[in-house]
Amino acid sequence: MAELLSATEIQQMATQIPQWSVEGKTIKCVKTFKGFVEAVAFVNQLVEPAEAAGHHPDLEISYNKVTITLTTHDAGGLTKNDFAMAEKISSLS
Ligand SMILES: C[C@H](O)[C@H](O)[C@H]1CNC2=NC(N)=NC(=O)C2=N1
Repeated sequence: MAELLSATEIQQMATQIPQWSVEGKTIKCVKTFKGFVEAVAFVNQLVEPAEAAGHHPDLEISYNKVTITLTTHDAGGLTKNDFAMAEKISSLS
């Protein structure tokens, strides 16, 4: 299992993913789309990388907005796996 990052490591790594904010033991990003169809299509794009990594975002769709939340449930906080997945997600669409 990946190790929890220190607060300093989290701050450093967060600078690499400007669209994301650190919220407690998670990192979050809200993406806005034209409508619901585009929002769902984006969520579908996350399936393959999440399955490949064995690391799955928590997702909320609200019409044309997708809130993506990453944390490592197994470790009880943020690990490098969350930042790797955030970078991967930011590179999509
Ligand atoms: C056994 C299985 O690989 C684990 O439960 C994985 C699955 N996907 C996961 N995804 C995320 N985001 N955090 C986890 O801790 C996690 N654990």
